[in-house]
Amino acid sequence: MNASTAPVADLPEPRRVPVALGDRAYDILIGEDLIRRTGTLIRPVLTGNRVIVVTDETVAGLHLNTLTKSLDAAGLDHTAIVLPPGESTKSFDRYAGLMNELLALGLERKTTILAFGGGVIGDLAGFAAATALRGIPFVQIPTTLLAQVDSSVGGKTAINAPAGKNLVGAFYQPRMVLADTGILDSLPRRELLAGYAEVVKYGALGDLAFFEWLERHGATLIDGDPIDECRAARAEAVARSCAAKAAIVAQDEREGGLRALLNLGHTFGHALESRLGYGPDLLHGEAVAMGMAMAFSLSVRKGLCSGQDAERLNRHMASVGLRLKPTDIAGVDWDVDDLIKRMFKDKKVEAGRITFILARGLGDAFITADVDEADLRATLEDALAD
Ligand SMILES: NC(=O)c1ccc[n+]([C@@H]2O[C@H](COP(=O)([O-])OP(=O)(O)OC[C@H]3O[C@@H](n4cnc5c(N)ncnc54)[C@H](O)[C@@H]3O)[C@@H](O)[C@H]2O)c1
Ligand SMILES: O=C(O)C(=O)C[C@@H](O)[C@H](O)[C@H](O)COP(=O)(O)O
Ligand SMILES: [Zn+2]
Repeated sequence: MNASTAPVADLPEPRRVPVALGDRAYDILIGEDLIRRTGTLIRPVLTGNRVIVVTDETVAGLHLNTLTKSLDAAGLDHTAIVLPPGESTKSFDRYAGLMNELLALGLERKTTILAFGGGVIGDLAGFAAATALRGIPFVQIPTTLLAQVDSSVGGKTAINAPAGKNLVGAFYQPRMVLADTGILDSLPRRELLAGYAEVVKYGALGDLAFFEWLERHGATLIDGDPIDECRAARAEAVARSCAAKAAIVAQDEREGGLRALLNLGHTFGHALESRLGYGPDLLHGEAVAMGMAMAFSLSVRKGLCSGQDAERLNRHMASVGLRLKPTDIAGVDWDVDDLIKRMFKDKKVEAGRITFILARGLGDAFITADVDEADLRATLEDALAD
C-alpha cells in the first residue's frame, strides 16, 4: 500500500536526528506522512492544549487541511494565521502585524506556535515565538527543502531590515522539528533547487564524501525520477544535512566561532539579496549558490584552494540547474563598491573587518578575516563580468 493512504497506525517510525543542546535539546523527525500525524507527534513537547499555526497562503492552500485534521484528531485547540508567501514577508511590518494578531488571539505562555512553511515562515514565526510574552514554545514544521535541511534547525530566527539580511532576530530553539519529506512533492523545481544549494553547502564546507554522494544522487533528488530513488535520496539528504548542522550547532549554538562555517556563501549571497531588495528575482538559496562560487573563487585567488575543486563545485551546481553568476539575473546594474558596502553590514564583521568562510578544498572550509580588499574586489569583478 502507498504510504500516503496507509492508516496512520501502520506508518513507519520517522528517523530521529537529535540536536544536543542540554535543556534546549530537541529532535528532528524525518519521514513521509508526518503532517497527517502532527497532533500525535508534537503532543509530548506541548505544554498546553492550544496551538497557533503560522503559515503562508501557498502552503495553507495545499496542506493546511491535512495539518488541522491531525490537530483535531489529537484533540488540540488550534487557530491559523495565514501570511503572504515570499521573502518580503520577513519584514518589520509583517512582524508587527503578526504580533498584533497573536496578541489579539489572547495567546498565553503555554500556547505553542507551529511554524508551518518554508524558511520565511520559520524565521518570522520563530522570532515571534521568541518575543511574544518574552518567549513561548514553538515547533518547526518545514515544508521546503531549504527549511528541512537548514532553516528549521538551530534556532536562528530573524527578519530582514533595509540595512541588511536577518539583522533583527534572536537565537531561539524550537521544541521539535517535523520534516515531512513527502510534502516536497508539491514544491516547485526552482524552490527545490534553491534548497539544494544549502545541501551542497554541507558537502562543500565539511564533508567531501557527502559532496561525492550528491554528485551521484543530486539529479535524481531534484528531478524526481525514478520516484522511489528520488524519495529515498531526499530523505537521506535531509537526514545527513540535519545531522551535519546539529553537530555544529551543538558545539556552538550562538555562533561564537565554528557555527560561522554554516555561513559559507552567505557573506556574498546576503549582499546580492539585499541589493535586489529581497524580491522574487533572487531566492536565498540561489544567492547562496552564487556566494559559494565566489567564496571558492576568492579561495583560489588567494592560493588556498585548487582551481579544480572550485570548478568541480561549480560544475555540480550548474549540472542541476543552479545559476552561478549574479549576471545570470536579467536587468540588474551591479556595482562592486555597492556590494562591498553591503558586505560590511554582515553580522560577522569584527573591528571593521569582514569575516569570510573560505576553503582549502571541497569539504575543507575555514573562517578567516585575512582577505585584502584588492582580492575581494577582483573576485567580485570576475563574478560580475559577462
Ligand atoms: N534560520 C536559518 O538558519 C536559516 C537557514 C537558511 C535560510 N534561512 C532563511 O530561509 C528563507 C528562505 O526559505 P525558503 O527557501 O524555504 O523560502 P520560502 O519560505 O519563501 O518558501 C519558498 C516558496 O515555496 C512555497 N512553499 C513552501 N512549501 C511548499 C510546498 N510544500 N509546496 C509548494 N510550495 C511551497 C512558499 O509559499 C514560498 O512561496 C530566507 O529568508 C533565508 O534567509 C534561514
Ligand atoms: O544556521 C546558521 O548558522 C546559518 O548560517 C545557516 C544559513 O543557511 C542561514 O541562511 C542563516 O540565516 C544565515 O545566518 P546569518 O547569521 O548570516 O543571518
Ligand atoms: Zn542560508
